[in-house]
Amino acid sequence: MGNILTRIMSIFGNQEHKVIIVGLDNAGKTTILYQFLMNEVVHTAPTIGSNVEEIISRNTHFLMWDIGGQETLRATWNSYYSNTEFVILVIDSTDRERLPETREELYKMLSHEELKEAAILIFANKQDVKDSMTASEISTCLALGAIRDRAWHIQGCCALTGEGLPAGLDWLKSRVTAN
Ligand SMILES: Nc1nc2c(ncn2[C@@H]2O[C@H](COP(=O)(O)OP(=O)(O)OP(=O)(O)O)[C@@H](O)[C@H]2O)c(=O)[nH]1
Ligand SMILES: [Mg+2]
Repeated sequence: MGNILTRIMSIFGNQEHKVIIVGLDNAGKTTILYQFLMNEVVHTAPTIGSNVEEIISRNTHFLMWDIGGQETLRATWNSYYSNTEFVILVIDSTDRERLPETREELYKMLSHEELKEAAILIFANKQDVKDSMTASEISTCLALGAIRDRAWHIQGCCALTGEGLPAGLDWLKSRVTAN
């Protein structure tokens, strides 16, 4: 019954696609979520737990979970993994020092059984800051070229102006259509 309902809903284009937004603390995850929702910069505090919002772009519905990225909270990320279609990994492109830490978290996630079907969008955020790392530098450091078992895409962005976010959303939508 659930299956039939899902198929009918997909015909009408309003099937909901689950997305989780992860990344280290201060990367800009919550800022991105509310830019998607309201096209505005909201004042944020470090997220404890999560925020969830429905983002509708034309006919495509995404349920986006923004999860707190502080070290002590990362152990809870896996409780959000089930039925996830897309992972958005947000990176603070000014934080060179902690890129290896992000890389560790990335590969830990990719090896998780519940995420084996999930496609991954990487946002190289804070491109407005002078001397921030480019998307291509980040791609090299994270060894993204070695990921061959799933679709992935890296997109530079600035959550304060919203630049780059629509392009990221378009990529998610292209994957929905591809599936
Ligand atoms: N310059 C600049 N600052 C940004 C950008 N995006 C977010 N910030 C700032 O970065 C800080 C952290 O943003 P949040 O969205 O709260 O970060 P978070 O990833 O949700 O952090 P946690 O909830 O602790 O995991 C805030 O002061 C934001 O205003 C950006 O593109 N450029
Ligand atoms: Mg947050």
